[in-house]
Amino acid sequence: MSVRTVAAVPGVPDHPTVRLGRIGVLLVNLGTPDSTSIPDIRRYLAEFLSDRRVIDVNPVLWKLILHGVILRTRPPKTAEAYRAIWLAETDESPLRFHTRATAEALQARLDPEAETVRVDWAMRYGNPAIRARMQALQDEGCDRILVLPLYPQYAASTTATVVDEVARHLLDARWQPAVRTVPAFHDDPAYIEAVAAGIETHLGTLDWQPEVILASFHGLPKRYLTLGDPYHCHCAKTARLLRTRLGLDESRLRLTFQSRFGREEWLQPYTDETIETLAQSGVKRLAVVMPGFVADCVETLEEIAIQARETFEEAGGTHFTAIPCLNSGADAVTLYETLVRRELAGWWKAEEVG
Ligand SMILES: C=CC1=C(C)c2cc3[nH]c(cc4nc(cc5[nH]c(cc1n2)c(C)c5CCC(=O)O)C(CCC(=O)O)=C4C)c(C)c3C=C
Ligand SMILES: [Fe+2]
Ligand SMILES: [Fe+2]
Repeated sequence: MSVRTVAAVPGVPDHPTVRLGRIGVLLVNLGTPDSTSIPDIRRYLAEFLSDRRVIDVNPVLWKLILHGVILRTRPPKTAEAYRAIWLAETDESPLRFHTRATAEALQARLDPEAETVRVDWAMRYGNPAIRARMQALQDEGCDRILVLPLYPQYAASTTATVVDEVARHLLDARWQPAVRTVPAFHDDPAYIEAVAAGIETHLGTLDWQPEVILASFHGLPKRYLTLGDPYHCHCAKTARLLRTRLGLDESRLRLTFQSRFGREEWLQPYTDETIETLAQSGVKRLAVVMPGFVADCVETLEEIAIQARETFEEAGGTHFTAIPCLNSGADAVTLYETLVRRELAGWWKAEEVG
C-alpha cells in the first residue's frame, strides 16, 4: 500500500486536501511536570492522582483528601526530588528527554523520511498529551495508529490508563483512525536480553562486583493484586527470566518493590526495607536494577540512586550502584523496533515497512 492524497471530497468544494495511508506509532510514557515549580508540580500531581486507575478509593472522599491535604503537602517534597534530577541543558525531566530521544531514534530506524511510518511520543499526564498527539498524527495522514505504552509489565494504573485515554480521543473523533496497542512485554526475549545486557555492561565498568542484585519494580497497592491486576505476576516473571539469563539464584537476584504512596499495604518486599536489612546482615556490595522503568526518572535517579544509596551506606554497606535503565540507547531502540515491526506486520507486509 502506498501513501495517497485525497484532493477533495465530491460535493464538498472546500474540503481540505488529506494525505492518507500513513501509519502512526505513538510511544507513551507516564508523564512529568512541565517544570520544577510548585504550581507545575501541583498541576501534574493533581492530574495523575485524580486518575481512578491510579487511586480507586471513594471518589468524593479522595477528592477531599487530595485537594485538602496531598496537593498542599506533597508538591514541595516532589519538587525537591525533581530538582535533584532535572536536566539543565534541555530544561526537562530525564523521562521526557529519553522518551523523545527514543521516538527520534525509532523514526530513524523504521522510516527515516517518515514516508509511510511516523513515530511520535506523548505523556499520559502533562505534556505532550496523548489526545493532542493522536490528532497530530491523524492530521499528518495517519489513518492507522499503533500505540506503544512504555511499560514492560501491565498494570491497570499504567498500561490500561494509556489505552483509556486513547479511547477517549476515539470517542470524540468524527473520523477515527484504526488503532492497535502493543501488549506488555515483560517476558519478551528481546526485553529480557536488553535488560540483562544492560546489567552486564554496567557491572563490567565497575572495579567491584555486587554480592546481591535487587530487581526493584515500582510498587502498587497490594489490594490491586487481589482485585486481579497481573502486575505482580509480570514483575515476578521478569525477575525469574533475568535470573535464568544471568545464571543467578533467588538469593543473588531479589525481587523488591519501591515508591510506596499512601498508607495502605503495597506489594512486598519493600526495596528500602530490604536494602536496610541486607546491609545490617553484612552485605557490603549491592547493585539495584529497575527493569520496570524503561527510562531513568525521579523514582530511579532520586529515590534509588540518591536515597537508597544513603540508606544502604548508613546501615553499613560500602559499595552501591544503581544500574541505568534502557533509556534511549541502541538496545532500547532495538527492543522497540522489534515490538513495533511485529505489530506493523499485521497491517503492512513486512518488507514494505522501512
Ligand atoms: C513503572 C510503573 C509504574 C507504576 C505501576 C506506577 C504506579 C503508581 N505510581 C503512583 C504514584 C506516583 N508515581 C510517581 C512517579 C512515577 N511513577 C512511575 C511509574 C509507575 N507508577 C514513573 C516512571 C514515575 C516518574 C515520573 C518522572 O517524571 O520522573 C509520582 C510522582 C513523584 C512523587 O511525588 O513521588 C507519584 C505520586 C501511584 C499512586 C501508583 C499506583 C497506584
Ligand atoms: Fe508511580
Ligand atoms: Fe517516589
